[in-house]
Amino acid sequence: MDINIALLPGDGIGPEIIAEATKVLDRTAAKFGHRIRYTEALVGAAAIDATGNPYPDTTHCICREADAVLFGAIGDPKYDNNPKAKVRPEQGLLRMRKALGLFANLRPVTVYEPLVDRSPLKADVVRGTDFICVRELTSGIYFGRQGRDRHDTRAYDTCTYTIDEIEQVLRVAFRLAGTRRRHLTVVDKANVLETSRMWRETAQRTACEYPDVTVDFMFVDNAAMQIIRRPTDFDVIVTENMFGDILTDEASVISGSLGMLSSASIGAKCALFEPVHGSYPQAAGKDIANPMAAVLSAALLLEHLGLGAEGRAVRKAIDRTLAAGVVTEDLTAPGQRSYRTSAVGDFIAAQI
Ligand SMILES: NC(=O)c1ccc[n+]([C@@H]2O[C@H](COP(=O)([O-])OP(=O)(O)OC[C@H]3O[C@@H](n4cnc5c(N)ncnc54)[C@H](O)[C@@H]3O)[C@@H](O)[C@H]2O)c1
Ligand SMILES: CC(C)[C@H](C(=O)O)[C@@H](O)C(=O)O
Ligand SMILES: [Mg+2]
Repeated sequence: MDINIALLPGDGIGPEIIAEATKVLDRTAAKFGHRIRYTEALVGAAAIDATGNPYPDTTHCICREADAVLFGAIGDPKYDNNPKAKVRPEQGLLRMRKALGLFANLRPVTVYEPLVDRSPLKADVVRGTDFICVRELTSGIYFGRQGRDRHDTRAYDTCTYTIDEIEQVLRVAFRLAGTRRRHLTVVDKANVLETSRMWRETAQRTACEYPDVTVDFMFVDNAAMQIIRRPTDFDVIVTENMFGDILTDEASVISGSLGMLSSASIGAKCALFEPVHGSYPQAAGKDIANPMAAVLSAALLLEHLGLGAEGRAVRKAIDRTLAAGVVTEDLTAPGQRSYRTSAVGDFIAAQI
């Protein structure tokens, strides 16, 4: 099969982890007889530096024409530390998600057996964790009206959801739950927020169409606690944009490192695969970042293209790499040797 991938490495550790993901993809393609063509494009701070625009039109065209997009990370301290900056790398990521219609972001949270003791949580609590958070990705407070009054003394961000926006992401979550343990948890703040009450109403109505899926509702503050107190109780979680962002960084603690969490951002026409983590600027250029989230995102990409055996081969290679203890410093036990980003990528590729 000929596979056309838009490659958006972005900023910070983005280029380093994407280099390892493509290393593994190339090896997988060679093994299974596929041909991958990458078209690289700019996004984030790298795109601002080159063009003044964090999501240039050329990048958008390359993404739209590709079979799938593989994205690294964006973000740079020179913008993080300047709240008055007019153009920001994060705008590139948000515009891209909106322009490509990527309304559902699937973030699997699992724990690999060799890493059960790498979490600060008890091994017995995290062992067996296997849930997916479906995060709404193109609406809510991230895309509402925002600004300041003319005296620059009051700032606002508004959270808006339409029933259609809620329904389309709920359907993704219900269908996904139907293929798993048939248990959906809707996370909201319906005791306070009107948008959340609309989420809850819409979920109750939509649930009638999926009678084999049991649904429960949980307030986000309680969910933040329950996810790390009893993670194995969850199967599929669905929630709005900002709650999903925060809960999944928290959930990465179960997996041992944020460097283990992959994701798929899905729309009607396009699909993009991205680690959950950011550009981790402190590690940029040091060859120390964990490339596994990016490699696992590449596995999700293969599976999305219907290449299940290829995706499984990548996952098996990750299993073997973890079992061999070939991990970056974020995952090492005291006294255990750590490996460089590129060495971990080499090892994973060699296991395919
Ligand atoms: N999707 C994205 O591109 C994305 C996501 C989150 C943050 N950001 C941006 O990234 C920049 C840095 O933000 P931040 O520090 O809050 O979040 P971050 O995810 O970059 O890093 C937070 C912490 O997580 C750990 N970490 C993250 N990725 C890792 C990896 N691959 N291997 C090992 N450890 C890893 C590190 O301890 C790091 O200090 C900001 O500019 C932010 O806006 C981008
Ligand atoms: C960088 C930021 C805009 C982004 C988000 O909040 O969606 C990031 O945290 C993520 O999780 O992909
Ligand atoms: Mg985030």
